[in-house]
Amino acid sequence: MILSEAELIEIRQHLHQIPELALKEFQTHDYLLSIIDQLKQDYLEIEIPQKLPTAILVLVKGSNPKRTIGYRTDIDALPVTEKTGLSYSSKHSNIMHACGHDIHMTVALGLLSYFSENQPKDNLLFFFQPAEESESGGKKAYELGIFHDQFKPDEFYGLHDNPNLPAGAIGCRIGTLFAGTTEVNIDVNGKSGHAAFPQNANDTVVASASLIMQIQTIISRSIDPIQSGVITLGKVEAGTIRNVIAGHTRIEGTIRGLTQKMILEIDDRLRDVCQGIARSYNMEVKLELNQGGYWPVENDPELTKKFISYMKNNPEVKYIETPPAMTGEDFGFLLAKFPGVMFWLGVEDDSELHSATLTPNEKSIMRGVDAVKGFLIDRMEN
Ligand SMILES: CC(=O)N[C@@H](CCC[C@H](N)C(=O)O)C(=O)O
Repeated sequence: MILSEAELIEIRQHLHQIPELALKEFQTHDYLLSIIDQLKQDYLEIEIPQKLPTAILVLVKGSNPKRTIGYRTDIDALPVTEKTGLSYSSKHSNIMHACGHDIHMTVALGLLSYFSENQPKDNLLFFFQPAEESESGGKKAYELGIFHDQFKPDEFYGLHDNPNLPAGAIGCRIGTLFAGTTEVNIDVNGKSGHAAFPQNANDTVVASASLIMQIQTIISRSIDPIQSGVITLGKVEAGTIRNVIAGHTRIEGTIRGLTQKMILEIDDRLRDVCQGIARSYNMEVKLELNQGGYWPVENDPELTKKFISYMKNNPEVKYIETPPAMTGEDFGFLLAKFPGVMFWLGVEDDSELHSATLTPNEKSIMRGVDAVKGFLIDRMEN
């Protein structure tokens, strides 16, 4: 069965309703398997890695394989409360496919359904990957050894949706496509006390306010303005009630840089700033930095040239050269282990990625399937 555009849209809307957080994608996993099970099985071999139970690997055996081409889709969602008002909105409270992974999965299923009926020349390995938004699912998969024997790609491809590009357009570039990131966790430990007696307490809200403002100077004052970097602190938690001084503040954020050197430079400066605050406010500032697998996404030059040339020469595809973006992706880790290409698929929307109103244009799904399918067939001829 080759999934039609209408069937793919129905699948996407179902996936949209059942978003799940990193490593907890069990319902998504079961639904994906239920679709995969309906496909013609003659060329398929399915593996569920025990050590990463929400992942799925599907090998499509080639007729005359020279190589195994990997295609990866991420399957997790974000802790965002959906505000699209769509009839098929998320049924899971405070979780949403706000990064478009429902679109990614659906394109992968569209491709898989095509190749399950039309045996590819080369082997094709579809990797439904948990935990892209956090927990470094790509790195975990690699380190747990799930790419083994025939389930090991020689080259790897994957897409990310992009609301700023027209529906179905393909965006890419040679070199760095996405930034590397470091997850930042800061625990500021002072002393709680009565709001009326600050002299007997050590207020972590005041120290954290100062810390947050000082962190803002790292990008503006400490790094070369010609280079790029970002620090966003997306979560701050402190206190329990207005009249108790907060003895603990938790700050969570993310650092982004287009090179590993830049990320490490920002990491170092952040350590210094935390130490300075600890000393000046006489409290403990515990800093934890974790890059996990969110390495810069470096596209392989030769494969990317082939990819771009195919897309540019295909009259059905609108190809757009895109600049590097500060989004992170643990596909960066996999591209450091296997040569390959990450690219954007335009989904044309006014809302940004990670926003509660993200509404990707569903026309992008079939256009994405057709563009990638064409490229994969072309790649197998060379
Ligand atoms: C495409 C996208 O939005 N990816 C996420 C990846 C998260 C990286 C990591 N967990 C971090 O927050 O540092 C992004 O936020 O860019």
